[in-house]
Amino acid sequence: MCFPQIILNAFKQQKQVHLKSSQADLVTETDLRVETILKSAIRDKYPVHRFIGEESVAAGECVELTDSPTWIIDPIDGTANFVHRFPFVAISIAFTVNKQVKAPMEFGIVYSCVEDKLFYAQKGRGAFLNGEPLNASGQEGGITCEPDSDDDDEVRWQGLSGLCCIPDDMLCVCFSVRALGTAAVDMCQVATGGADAYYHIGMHCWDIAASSIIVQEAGGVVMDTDGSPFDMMSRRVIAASSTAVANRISQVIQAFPCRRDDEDQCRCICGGKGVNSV
Ligand SMILES: O=P([O-])([O-])O[C@@H]1[C@H](O)[C@H](O)[C@@H](O)[C@H](O)[C@H]1O
Ligand SMILES: [Mg+2]
Ligand SMILES: [Mg+2]
Repeated sequence: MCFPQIILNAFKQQKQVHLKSSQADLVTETDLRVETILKSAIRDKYPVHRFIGEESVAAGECVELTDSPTWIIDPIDGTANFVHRFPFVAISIAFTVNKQVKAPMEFGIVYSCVEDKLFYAQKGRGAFLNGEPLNASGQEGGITCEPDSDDDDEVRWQGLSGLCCIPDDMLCVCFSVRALGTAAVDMCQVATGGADAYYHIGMHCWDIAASSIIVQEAGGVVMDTDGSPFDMMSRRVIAASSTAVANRISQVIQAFPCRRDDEDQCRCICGGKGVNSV
């Protein structure tokens, strides 16, 4: 059975849910299974390639980007959606070489499983959704963003308040806010022109690496929330339909500190904080 079908079949069924760093940071047997299948299929073809996979990192692997070709994998982006059967769950895969942390990397793929939408982009070759070219809107108005599932309550609260109480200053660039519960798919909305911007502090490189290429190749812009160049390890991102929109958002965002993904990240949280059936 192919791995999107594994996700779709499991979507409707009861799941054993393990907590990782917090009540909002979840993993299921399907996350683990999909990551294992993906890694072993890639390893069969490319034995020397390296991986940064969300669930392998949770099990203790380091987030270490070297010059070697590296696959950055989120086997299910939107695990909380998956657990609650909210129909936005995606597989996110990015490929980078030579320690490239800035977009565009080599290529990125985001497959939104329930919607059956395949977003993909390759460096210098444009971005596509189910074969049709993608174009960012070039406008300002609709924003997607996410409250965070970080282990730090302060970070989570900052993200939530950012979502619920858009600061007055932000109203000049925003008339509506959406959150789909998957950073990868939220960000791809900027590539489709369905949203004009996305911002997030506290997510991880596997959540946004693939969609950062897709946004750029669709003519959009990615940058750090402080206005500096995008760095997928910084855990801060603005994706926008134009540089002007990205700059305006970076000026009003309340930034807060986040430990980088590649800093001291060999952390085993296997065993987690508990298990539930949902
Ligand atoms: O854990 P996961 O479901 O792969 O990914 C999460 C989703 O992208 C969510 O939208 C975002 O708010 C979190 O920061 C991510 O951790
Ligand atoms: Mg994710
Ligand atoms: Mg995930």
